[in-house]
Amino acid sequence: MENKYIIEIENLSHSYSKKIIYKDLNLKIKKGSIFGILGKNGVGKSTLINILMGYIKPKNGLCKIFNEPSHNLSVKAKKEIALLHEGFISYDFMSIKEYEKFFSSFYTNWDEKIFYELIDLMGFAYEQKLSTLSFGQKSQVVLGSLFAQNAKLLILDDYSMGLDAGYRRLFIDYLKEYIKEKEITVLITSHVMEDLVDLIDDFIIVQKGGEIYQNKINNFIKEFRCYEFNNEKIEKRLIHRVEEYKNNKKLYSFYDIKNLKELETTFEDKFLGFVGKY
Ligand SMILES: Nc1ncnc2c1ncn2[C@@H]1O[C@H](COP(=O)(O)OP(=O)(O)OP(=O)(O)O)[C@@H](O)[C@H]1O
Repeated sequence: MENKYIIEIENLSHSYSKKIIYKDLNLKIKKGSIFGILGKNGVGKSTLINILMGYIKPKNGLCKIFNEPSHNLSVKAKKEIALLHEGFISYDFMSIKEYEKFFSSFYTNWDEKIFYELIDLMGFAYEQKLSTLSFGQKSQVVLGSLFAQNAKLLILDDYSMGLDAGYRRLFIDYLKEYIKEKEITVLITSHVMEDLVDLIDDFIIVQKGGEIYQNKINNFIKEFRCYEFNNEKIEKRLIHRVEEYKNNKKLYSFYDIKNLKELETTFEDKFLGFVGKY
């Protein structure tokens, strides 16, 4: 029977010397899903991607992509993964055209139309050297090359780095259309919550010390509420977090608390209410 999961993580534990990053994480990501890995700076999102790609050996546990162990992915499997890594290497000495040609040679399903579609949207000349592009513009060229790979798994680790609001929007809009047309699974990390709201289906929030929260985004938005709080007597088990700022208190909870006034919140408010701002 065909495996419906593209990524399987079993009993994963990892730490850097005494700092625990993951403890006994079990996670399965379904084919076709758009999955978010969320969390504050430094909790371990990139570490998880590095483990999945086989770049870091975890202290314990097993990760599989396309049914193959991460630490031993076949060339065929690697070709089906398009990875945007934080701090990608750019090929400054190449022109856009040379860059496209160079990368096309590695990927069997490469579609140059897709690459140039994005380049055209940005209005770059194909002969322009990457060294003459700004960091954000270079990021767009790299993102174009990821789409052109026509991979089965797209991993985007902090795609928004260096992109201004317009380029970010362009990228997210393009990604949404791309996903609709392809049979692709996407694993995405981002600090821009607004981009994720109508993009991802399921997500995890990674917290310090390896605590993991997992839910469907729609359920989280429905279930996790924010209330005005004036020290009313509330059962402890109903409280997720109380936040105080200049004598204003907010209470976050997964429960419907009738005697408190619910406040309107965005996904970002809820995320911050869940993890805490600082
Ligand atoms: N090779 C390493 N040796 C020691 N500590 C490391 C190493 N790599 C990462 N860390 C630490 O592990 C933690 C997780 O790092 P990681 O880069 O995975 O976080 P992240 O969630 O991706 O952060 P960000 O959102 O800032 O990109 C950080 O505290 C980092 O300093």
